[in-house]
Amino acid sequence: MPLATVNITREWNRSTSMQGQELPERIPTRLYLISPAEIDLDSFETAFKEALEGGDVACFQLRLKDRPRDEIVTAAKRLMPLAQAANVAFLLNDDPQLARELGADGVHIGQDDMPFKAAREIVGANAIVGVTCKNSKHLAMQAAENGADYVAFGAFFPSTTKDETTRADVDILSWCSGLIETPCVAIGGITVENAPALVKNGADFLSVSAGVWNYKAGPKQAVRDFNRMIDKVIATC
Ligand SMILES: Cc1ncc(COP(=O)(O)OP(=O)(O)O)c(N)n1
Ligand SMILES: Cc1ncsc1CCOP(=O)(O)O
Ligand SMILES: [Mg+2]
Repeated sequence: MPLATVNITREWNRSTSMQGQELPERIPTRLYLISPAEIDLDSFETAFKEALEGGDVACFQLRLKDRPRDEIVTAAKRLMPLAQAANVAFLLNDDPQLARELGADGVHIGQDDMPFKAAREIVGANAIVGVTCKNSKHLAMQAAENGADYVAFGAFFPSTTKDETTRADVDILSWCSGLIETPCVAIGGITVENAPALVKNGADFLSVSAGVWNYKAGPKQAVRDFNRMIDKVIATC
């Protein structure tokens, strides 16, 4: 099955100021949803459909942790068509080989997973490969030089989804967006309420799990409210 190609890129629109200097216009931050670590597939499918109806979503990552392979495969076969029909990139967490076998759009790998070059070899040049960089500029530079499609920083806030996290500061987002072309993803405890600082500091993507699936008004309203917040913040940048 061909890997659907959904670009995760940061292309700066250039507009020329009166003085003839180039002023980059900020491309709006986009949502990158992550599944809960464990799901009831029928009820999560409903929530996933609602989230997709709520507005713009760039990417979804299936992140079933320590679950049997057949459960991951069944979930992917149910959710991937929904994502790709909505032009949402479908990524698998941790497992490049399974991502390729499923025809996913890409894979996310952390520092304790398969090394980047081996993952890229498996999924190929057209797939999305994202890399966990925690709060490390070194890891981000290394991943960017290796050709990662995005670098992920976090956790920026306490997470109810992942226990062991390394806290990151928003400064790393402004450092990254000012220095390297590789898109940067912010992750960890992100909500509509605490996300403005991440958008202001240059996050290209907000990677969110509980902030959408546990949102008081439901996942559809969560996606709507995240996008309204992004539009409001970007308008002031
Ligand atoms: C977008 C994104 N960023 C970071 C992670 C964390 O990956 P990792 O460090 O490998 O930890 P696990 O998610 O595997 O527990 C991620 N999955 N996605
Ligand atoms: C996978 C991952 N990596 C750092 S925090 C996190 C969990 C993100 O979920 P939430 O948005 O619910 O904190
Ligand atoms: Mg991992």
